Amino acid sequence: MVLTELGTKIIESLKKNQGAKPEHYIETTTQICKALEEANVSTDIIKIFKRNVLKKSIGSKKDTKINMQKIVVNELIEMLDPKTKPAFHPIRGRSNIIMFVGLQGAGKTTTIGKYANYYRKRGWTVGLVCADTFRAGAFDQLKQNAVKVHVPFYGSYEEKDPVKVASNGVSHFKSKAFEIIIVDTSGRHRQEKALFDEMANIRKVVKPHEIVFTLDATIGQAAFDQAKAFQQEVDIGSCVITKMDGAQGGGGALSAVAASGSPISFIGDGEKFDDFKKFSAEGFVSQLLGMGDIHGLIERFEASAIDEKQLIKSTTKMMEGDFTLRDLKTQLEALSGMGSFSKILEMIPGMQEMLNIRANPDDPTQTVSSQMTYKFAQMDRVLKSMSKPELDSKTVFTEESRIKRIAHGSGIKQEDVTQFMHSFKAMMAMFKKMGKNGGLMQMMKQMTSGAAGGGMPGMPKGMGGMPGMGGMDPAAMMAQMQQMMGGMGGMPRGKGGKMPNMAQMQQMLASGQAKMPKGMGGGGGLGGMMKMLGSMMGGGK
Ligand SMILES: Nc1nc2c(ncn2[C@@H]2O[C@H](COP(=O)(O)OP(=O)(O)OP(=O)(O)O)[C@@H](O)[C@H]2O)c(=O)[nH]1
Repeated sequence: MVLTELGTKIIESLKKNQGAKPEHYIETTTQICKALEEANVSTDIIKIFKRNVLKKSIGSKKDTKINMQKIVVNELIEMLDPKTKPAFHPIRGRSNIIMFVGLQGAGKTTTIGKYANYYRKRGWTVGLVCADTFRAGAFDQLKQNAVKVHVPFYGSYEEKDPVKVASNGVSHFKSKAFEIIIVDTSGRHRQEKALFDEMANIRKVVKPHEIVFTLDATIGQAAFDQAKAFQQEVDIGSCVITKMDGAQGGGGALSAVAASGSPISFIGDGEKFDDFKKFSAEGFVSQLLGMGDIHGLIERFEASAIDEKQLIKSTTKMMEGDFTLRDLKTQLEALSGMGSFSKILEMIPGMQEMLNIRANPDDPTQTVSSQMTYKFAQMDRVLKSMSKPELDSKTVFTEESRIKRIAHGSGIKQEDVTQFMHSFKAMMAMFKKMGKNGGLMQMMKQMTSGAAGGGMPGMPKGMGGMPGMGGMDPAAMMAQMQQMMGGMGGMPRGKGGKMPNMAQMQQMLASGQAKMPKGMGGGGGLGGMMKMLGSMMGGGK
């Protein structure tokens, strides 16, 4: 079972059994354990989870108001937390040497590209050294990755001794005072003496500050033995678990590594260089259960090359109902600078359930998420094809000649560009109207103030409200929602192509109590805005 399915099953079990009798707790726990089993989590780990959940629910005599959700969330975190945090943190002003090890095909070279990208975006100088002389084409692959993430590389086509290449490469970047020097080592198909000897020899020479073990999530529970073996042989500092996107064994691998006690520094969840995030058990469980990962979102926001002043200005203008297409463009650029669009959306508290809603009843691959990603890319192209005066215009233009030119430049159908302009016009009018009543900010505040006391009671700080369980006033919210969506085509459709019901609508709007960072327009800001922007290019295509 893939992780998104696991998350959905746990949410369903929690929602279904909201009773307070022991049989309810037992039923919920049994259902969740079954889902964990299907997600390849080992029976020993599940046994511990079950024992703890039941002890804290039916076994608790002191607590009269049992909060099953809180117990389950805490136990999931406990299950996925290796209890040891990665000890290594790069230090500014010195050359931090990081050596990557792992079996062949685990995703090491790709992960090195992601790791380099992660630190480069945060202002570090990064250099890559290819000491994998074993696999033909390894140097070329590393070179390609280095070029894509804009960092220099070092390697040799002639030198076959990996120890020499590693040593020369590290000296090369050290002499230039690079802050992060990453050494790629070769993999083997299985754990074997030759592999460990080679790693030990490279290690002796380059003296790394950190050894990162790259591990493939698809191996599931076998991750336990692999992590232990590498820990013993090369004394790894932390693990990166790759291929967590859709991996059948993802749950098994993650829980197994946690059980092995190896610290997990990052997880890779896609083939793109931005599909990489710092691991925290809290953030992971939060996102698994559709509650977003606000810390991860803030981290991405801070690392992106966003012109914060410009973003604050455009957000303020939007909130006040006085904005142009350029402001919209600024908002979209801010989003795309944060990485893969669908991954960003998933991190926003309260968004996930809405994102998983089917956008087209006949096509299971078309979800609100895939549709929004597609529409945002279209919107981006339309905006990029506009002239400066068009972007700064205070009035919305719909002249055929302009629309034709923009359609041609963006490769988007003329009727879609027209629809975009009409939607933008409606949006402007609506924001203006709202501006008189305190603006979007005021509305967002009203909409989320109820949720602040609601959400999932007792959730760890930073974890947004459980969709559909918030304490908003549904009637007021529905009225606001209808007002907002009036005139804007493409309202996401629920199953069977129907309008979402009240519960779904609530899920769509619940933005949790988590505070957005500066520039994201706290109290719903960017998250709320994105929900609305998502409807601008029209619906189900
Ligand atoms: N879906 C997905 N694919 C990934 C991820 N990380 C790596 N891959 C893919 O996994 C495959 C193997 O990755 P490599 O980086 O070549 O593996 P490697 O461990 O360097 O291989 P060796 O150099 O032979 O040891 C490639 O097709 C990558 O695109 C991930 O997080 N998600």
